[in-house]
Amino acid sequence: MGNSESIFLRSVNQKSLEETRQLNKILRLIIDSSYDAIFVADENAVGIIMNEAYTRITGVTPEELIGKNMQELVDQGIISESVTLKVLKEKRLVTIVQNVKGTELLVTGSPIYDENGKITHVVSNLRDISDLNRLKSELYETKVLTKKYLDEIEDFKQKEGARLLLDGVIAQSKEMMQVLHLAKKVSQVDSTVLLQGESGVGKEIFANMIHLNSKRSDKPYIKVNCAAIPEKLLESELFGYEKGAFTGADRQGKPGYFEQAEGGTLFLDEIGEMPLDLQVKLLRVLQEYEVMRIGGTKTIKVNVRIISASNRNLEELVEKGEFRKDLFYRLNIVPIKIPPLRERKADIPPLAFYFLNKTNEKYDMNKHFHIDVIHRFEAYEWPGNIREMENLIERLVVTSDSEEITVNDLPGIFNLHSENRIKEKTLKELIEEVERKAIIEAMLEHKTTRKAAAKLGISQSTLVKKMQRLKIII
Ligand SMILES: Nc1ncnc2c1ncn2[C@@H]1O[C@H](COP(=O)(O)OP(=O)(O)OP(=O)(O)O)[C@@H](O)[C@H]1O
Repeated sequence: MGNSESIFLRSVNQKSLEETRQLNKILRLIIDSSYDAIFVADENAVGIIMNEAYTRITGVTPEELIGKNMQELVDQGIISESVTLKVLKEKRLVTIVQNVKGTELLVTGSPIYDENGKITHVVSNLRDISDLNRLKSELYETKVLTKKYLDEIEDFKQKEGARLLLDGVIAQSKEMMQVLHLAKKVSQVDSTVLLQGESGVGKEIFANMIHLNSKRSDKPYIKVNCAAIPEKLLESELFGYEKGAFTGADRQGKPGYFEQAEGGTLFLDEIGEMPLDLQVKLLRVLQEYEVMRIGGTKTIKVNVRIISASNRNLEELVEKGEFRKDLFYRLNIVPIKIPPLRERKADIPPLAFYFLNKTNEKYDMNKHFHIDVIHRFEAYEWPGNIREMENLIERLVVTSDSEEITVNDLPGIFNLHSENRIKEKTLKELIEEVERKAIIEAMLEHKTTRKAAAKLGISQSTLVKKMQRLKIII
């Protein structure tokens, strides 16, 4: 009987031991699976438990912490101050911002009491706030820029007529702020302006802005696309003709664009396409501000402000002899270069959301982007610039099957691995492009700068600096 009783007792003890072991294991798993760092010290401020997240976030190993008194760690400079010591001293829950090996952490220490009200342990919960701080400073920077941008745009919209045309001009990057600023300045004077930039960057929008904000805004604004009008016709369209000047001519004769724009602005788009012999005639007009209609005998004085634009590099055309140097200098009194979209990445998200809203409204839809789509947009080169983005977004909104537009809806060229025009780039551009792609991929996969930096084999601060330089916001 006694024997069977002791067997019974032993089995009960073994069972509770097994249960305790299981419970311990589960507790350990719970602590280790926490995304935030957890650290437990005893009543003497000696470290007894820490989880994996603690090492991941701070780089401090169990050897450095377990069995060590927190005062020792403060003295060694491993931690800036100890929440455990504060909790033990103040006998209450304490939250501090702690610096552990250079990482800023938000730490909350909670006391655990025994039945006599004595503290037996302090449990600390640590959260990495360097990302939060980076986001905060980026948000601040963006807010400042947005305010500046809004002010500039508001200034531009002062005139009633401008309001309609300029609603929906998106500019958030520093690069575009500078262009806006320059455009605003030149709109106040009559100087001849040459807008240069790749196709679809917004040259026409800037020409509109300059006219609408000038003293000439209530006078005619004539736009001429030099590439779209046949060579022969271009001359008569620009300078006009007298009656009977050529067969097919209007019987009454016709004033040209220069005369029609009297008092206002003439916008000569795609000026690089103008034939050389017409360039000579244009130069003559610009020297004297006098035109002579085709078939005419007398000159007519004109008061016109000239804005021209080209998506071809006019300096190169001059070197190749395809564009007259003297005309180039005449037109290039105030040069405004509009950077391509890939050089002002900060404009990509606001432009994308602007076009999304615009298309949703147009088709009475309610599509939205998965955030990765925006990241892919930021990594893409946009050879067709804003026009390409506008067209793509309209296509995506109209053709995507579900409410959410995802990376799977994007054309293959948006694949982060696609090679883009290697031959056309400098080594610096190529390196930056590879860096950008690697960083975006690492950030998309690992979510935090700490993990992404580890994956990329660089320090977190180097990664953050690179992200700032490359204007990557994830
Ligand atoms: N900052 C902007 N905000 C919103 N839309 C823009 C912006 N810049 C350009 N767009 C839009 O992108 C398209 C192309 O712009 P625009 O025609 O001004 O470019 P461009 O440089 O004159 O092109 P091209 O050289 O081919 O004539 C237009 O539909 C325009 O409304």
